[in-house]
Amino acid sequence: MAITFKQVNYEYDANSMWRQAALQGVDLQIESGTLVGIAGATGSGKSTLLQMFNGILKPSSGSVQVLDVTMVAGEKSPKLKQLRKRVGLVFQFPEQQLFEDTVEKDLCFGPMNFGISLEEAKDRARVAMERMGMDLELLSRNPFQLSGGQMRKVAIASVLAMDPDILVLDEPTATLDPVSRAELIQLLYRLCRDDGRTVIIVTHRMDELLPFADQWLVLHEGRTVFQGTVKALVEQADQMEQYGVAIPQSIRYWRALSEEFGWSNEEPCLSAEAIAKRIVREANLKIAPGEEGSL
Ligand SMILES: Nc1ncnc2c1ncn2[C@@H]1O[C@H](COP(=O)(O)OP(=O)(O)OP(=O)(O)O)[C@@H](O)[C@H]1O
Repeated sequence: MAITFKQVNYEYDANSMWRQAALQGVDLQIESGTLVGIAGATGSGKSTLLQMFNGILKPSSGSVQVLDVTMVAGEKSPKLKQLRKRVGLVFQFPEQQLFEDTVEKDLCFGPMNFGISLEEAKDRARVAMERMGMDLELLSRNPFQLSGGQMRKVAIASVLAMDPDILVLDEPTATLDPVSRAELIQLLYRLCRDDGRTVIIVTHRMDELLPFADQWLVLHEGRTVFQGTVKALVEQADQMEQYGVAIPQSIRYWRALSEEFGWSNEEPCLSAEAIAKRIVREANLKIAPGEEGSL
């Protein structure tokens, strides 16, 4: 298991009159090499949860195990430097993460901080840029003169340059245009499927991640109110609205169709293309061999 939470509570300002419970009795398990979506209304505890994945925040009670590190409330904190190398966090606003005057320096900063030579750090910077589908010419540019989408990708590349086992992203597609959003989700999917990394994405746009996520977590008022596969999420979709999470359009389409055609036991098709193909199959249209892909 990449991550296991047992009965985790977290309170901000725990010792003051402004104490604020942000996570309450959270139990969760995330398997290595999976892509996980985290949803929940604003203030439900998503960002707090993310910050526990690499020990920025430690549990007020309960235990958090991430890779081979276990943090138990009330016990001496384990060494977190290695964990921070293996768990890369990408914040919602990339400008919070970039600070050097060239992209290359920003990408080299993390690896060199962990003792890697300048030469190897530059190699890693190039590989990470290529992995994000970015032009290597951007390496010499000032990151603050890039577009929002480019900055977002550079922020992700700066974390990738550390070669993390777990990549955690807080609303990575916020503020991007629809084409860039779809492209970024594909890139993140490949980082999971091709590289075997665990990729955890907080999103308010469940639709765009539904066809790719292996598992979903839904938070409500600091508690995990759902953890399971997309199929289970589809079955329990009606409950999501009471947690302030709108039922994604693709789930609505799929549920309407499966009700109509009695597909309730099937694995849901949740991209527009997959739904269209399933309808065509149902309608028993004759498709010439080799032409399925053009649908
Ligand atoms: N630094 C802080 N100090 C005190 N309370 C905080 C702090 N950060 C968050 N909180 C509180 O903790 C709770 C959970 O906040 P959190 O930011 O984790 O939610 P979220 O689901 O990420 O919200 P959003 O979708 O708006 O980013 C909220 O009640 C919030 O007001």
